[in-house]
Amino acid sequence: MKMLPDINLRDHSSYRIINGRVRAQVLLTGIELFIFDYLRTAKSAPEIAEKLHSHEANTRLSLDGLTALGLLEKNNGQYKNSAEAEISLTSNSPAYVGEMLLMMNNFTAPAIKDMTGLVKDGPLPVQTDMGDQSIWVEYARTMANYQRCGIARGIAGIVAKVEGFSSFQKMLDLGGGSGIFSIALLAEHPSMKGVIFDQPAVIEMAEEFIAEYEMQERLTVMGGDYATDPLGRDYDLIWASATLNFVRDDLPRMMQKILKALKPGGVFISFADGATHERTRPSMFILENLIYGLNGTDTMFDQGEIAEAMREAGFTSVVSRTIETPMVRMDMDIARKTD
Ligand SMILES: C[S@@+](CC[C@H](N)C(=O)[O-])C[C@H]1O[C@@H](n2cnc3c(N)ncnc32)[C@H](O)[C@@H]1O
Repeated sequence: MKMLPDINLRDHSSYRIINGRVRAQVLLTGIELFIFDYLRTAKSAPEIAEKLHSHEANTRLSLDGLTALGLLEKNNGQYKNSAEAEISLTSNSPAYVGEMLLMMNNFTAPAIKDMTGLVKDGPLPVQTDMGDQSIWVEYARTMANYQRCGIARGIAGIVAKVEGFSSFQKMLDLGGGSGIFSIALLAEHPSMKGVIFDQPAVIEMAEEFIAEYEMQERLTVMGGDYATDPLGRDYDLIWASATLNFVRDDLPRMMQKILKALKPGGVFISFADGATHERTRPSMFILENLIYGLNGTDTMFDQGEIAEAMREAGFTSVVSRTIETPMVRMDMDIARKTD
């Protein structure tokens, strides 16, 4: 008789990982069908199927799946949004992230579909053009809901504690996207003015957020390429969130440009990814960056890389800290120009 192998695997992480595919798709289907909009009040599967004109038994399976994910609650056959889904997955909520998740899914889909091919053969000859401004308009618009309800105010609270903040007069938000961080930073200050610098198409969209938060008097925009165009001058604060990646190859020159644009005693704050453990952690960043990397644009920073570039550029008192955001762990590097 042949004995069974003497191996007792207690934890099958590979099974959990592959199950993640189903989890993601169940959520995406819920978003695509706007299921969460219907479940602000409790409803049965037949009621939802009638509203969606969908297949009743499969609608029930989908609702059970969303319940298994913790996004719905089910009691006596009645389904209702969980507290988190009510806030972040109903489409008229200011914190709605459904569009952001769909965008992320669309962006990652081609590389996910043929990852084996990309690993074997390298990046495709025709790739997503990361310089295409429309990508960044969509990115900024869909990320804004997450930022304004997840992270912007918390980060602004941290920046407001930087020495001298209360006397700052002018800030620059480099690659500022929607401008939500600028809006949050200015809200922490009674009079500081701000400039959002981004690509021209993105800036147009940022103006909508500036108007929504009635910041027209204090927040203006500059459209262009920050690598080649002038940034303006005499800033007390330059804030750069998730953007220096685009000039990673040219960091020393960009640092000099930022240094020059600051007043003496001014502060430059970078908020960016920072890979550790030989570029294998934090796992969320590593896996997100993998998609860009497979397409030939691996721009992820190593932890400490930006702080080092700040020191080399001549900034004094560089202080770094790590911040857990609702999505991913980020590094904040705070550098001061000599008085
Ligand atoms: C990942 S997004 C981050 C946006 C925003 N700072 C945030 O934290 O949500 C990067 C931004 O940098 C902008 N960007 C990248 N390279 C740029 C360049 N050379 N000149 C101007 N903006 C640039 C993009 O248009 C995009 O809005």
